[in-house]
Amino acid sequence: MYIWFSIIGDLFDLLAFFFFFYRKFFSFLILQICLALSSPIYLALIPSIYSPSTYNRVHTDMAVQVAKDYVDEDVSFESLHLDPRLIQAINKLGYEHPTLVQTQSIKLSLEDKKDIIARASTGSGKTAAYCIPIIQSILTDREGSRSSEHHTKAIILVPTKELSKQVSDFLNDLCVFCSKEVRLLNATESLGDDLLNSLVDEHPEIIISTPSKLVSIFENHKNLTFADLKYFVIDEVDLVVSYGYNDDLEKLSDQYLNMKQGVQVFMMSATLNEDVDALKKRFCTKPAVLRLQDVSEDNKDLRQYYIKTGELDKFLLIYVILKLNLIKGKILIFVNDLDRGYRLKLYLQNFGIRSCILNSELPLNSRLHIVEQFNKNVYHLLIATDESNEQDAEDKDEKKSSKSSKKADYGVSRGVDFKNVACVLNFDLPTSSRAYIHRVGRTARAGKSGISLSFVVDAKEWGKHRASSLATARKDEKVMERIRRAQTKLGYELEPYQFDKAQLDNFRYRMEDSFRSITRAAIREARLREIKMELITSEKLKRHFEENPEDLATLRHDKAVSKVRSDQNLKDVPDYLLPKAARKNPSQVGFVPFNRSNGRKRRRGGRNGKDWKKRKVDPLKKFRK
Ligand SMILES: Nc1ncnc2c1ncn2[C@@H]1O[C@H](COP(=O)(O)OP(=O)(O)OP(=O)(O)O)[C@@H](O)[C@H]1O
Repeated sequence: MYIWFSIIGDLFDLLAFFFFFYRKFFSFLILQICLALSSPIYLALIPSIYSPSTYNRVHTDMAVQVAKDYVDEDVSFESLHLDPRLIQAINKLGYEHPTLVQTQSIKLSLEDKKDIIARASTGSGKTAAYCIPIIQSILTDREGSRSSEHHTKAIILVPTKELSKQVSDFLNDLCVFCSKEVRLLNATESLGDDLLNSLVDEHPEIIISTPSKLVSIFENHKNLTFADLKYFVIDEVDLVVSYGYNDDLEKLSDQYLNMKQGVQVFMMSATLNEDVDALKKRFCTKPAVLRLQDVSEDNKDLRQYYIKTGELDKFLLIYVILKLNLIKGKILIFVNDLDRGYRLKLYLQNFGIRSCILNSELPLNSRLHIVEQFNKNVYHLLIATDESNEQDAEDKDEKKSSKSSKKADYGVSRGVDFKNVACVLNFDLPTSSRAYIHRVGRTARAGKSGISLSFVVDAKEWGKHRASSLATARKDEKVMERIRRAQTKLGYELEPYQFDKAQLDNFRYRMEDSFRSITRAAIREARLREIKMELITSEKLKRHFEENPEDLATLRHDKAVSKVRSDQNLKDVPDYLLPKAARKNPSQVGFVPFNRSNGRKRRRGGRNGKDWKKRKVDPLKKFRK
């Protein structure tokens, strides 16, 4: 008995000894446990967004796969009897199964030869749904004929040059193993009339264009006929209508294209409106209408939140969200007009938060390059101006005619395949539920998860602070109601964003300080500077980049655009402003997506490495006129 007591006593002595000498280690361990337990206090600021489940859903799912709702797991691409070259290209893209809209559309097109009108969710793979059957049919025709001559078999119309480029890039990927058999022409590339005409004369199998460009090709090219045309596609069809392309489409159907000779038609969009009915009558014969938009209860990859707020408080919210790194991953912020975009960029710049601007004023090459770099994760924060001013059908009194809204309706982001966006943040609420669908559809694409967060201005608060006020925000509450109804129909629910407002007040004076420094003159200067910079980038360097594509990667669009009065102190968040739990470990707090927190830049290959040397070359300086 005595022996046992002495052994237990010795063990206690041993533990006490370890505890004494390693108390630093123990206190560190205890501190970590306490921090872990107390972290909800910090997360409580915005619990719903930062909840671990959301975080995991957004970030662990980076491989290409399609959501259960979209995917047709019972079907494989092989079972659709596609050409091996096409299957190989699809495998190379990493697609395992077709999505529902793809299965339906491929079968209806290839087997039933039906015209197809498809309304399917954003990011559900509508582009491949028409591209795959078109290529398949061209390859089948080629096999059946001994002639190696080329014939234009398909015309694809899209509303913007951006989308034209996106679709032709995608077609290029699909035709990588059959590029000799299927030639493509993106007619919206700036090629010059003569070159374009001669390329059209070579009868590429597929022509991608905007309606107006195609009309101008016909006008410059007398006697042009597409006698072998088999497919006619209008992608983002409701946008094509609202851009005022109706006259062009009328000319195409009445004067230039013989649609009655068995041309198969595809019309695709995530939203269809009554204007599309007229087009349906003009172009289609007994079309199959696919409506694949509803989402089942158990699989919602898009979670939608909103916050009711005042106009100035939007700036406070965004500052806290970004500075405290409350949303992980890439964020796409939408504002409603150009000046707002620059105001926000300059405002964030004051806090050391770098962002990139995407708007219709920038030259096309810059816009394409910005999207490309955002997709390659070069930028984490993109401020897109969505000038869409369309009204919902419910708002009939104020409904504008399609033509008059042509310019105002321009949105640089619609239909664009932004990759891996973790959050769409509606800094300004759109003016219609349709625009909302397209905006939030930039996240949770192709089976990935994502969240949307919308700032909704309280009607009582509107107009109280002139400098931060925005005309469209006056109707935010009304629009929100319509959005909610539309989303409920689709099976989604909009949840209020719960957080402790008192915590935000600590940051208020900093926000006001920074906001005051952004004058109208500063915004004007920033806007001019950016356009100037981007024009140089876009035009002068175009040829240079064609010859030296690797230089393109080193060109950034998120540089500071103006010297607003900027206080170095604003860039750091002092300890006392942080939630208590976060004070212990301030290095984890702060939105530092572009630079490392210690201020040192990441250098791949070391200081003397080749990579580093390459990166130092600024193509703007290297380039000579
Ligand atoms: N079968 C598939 N498997 C995996 N990923 C796919 C599949 N089909 C398409 N994708 C991917 O899904 C993404 C969205 O596709 P796409 O742009 O065609 O969607 P969409 O329905 O046209 O969207 P929007 O309405 O916003 O234009 C793309 O990145 C594409 O590569």
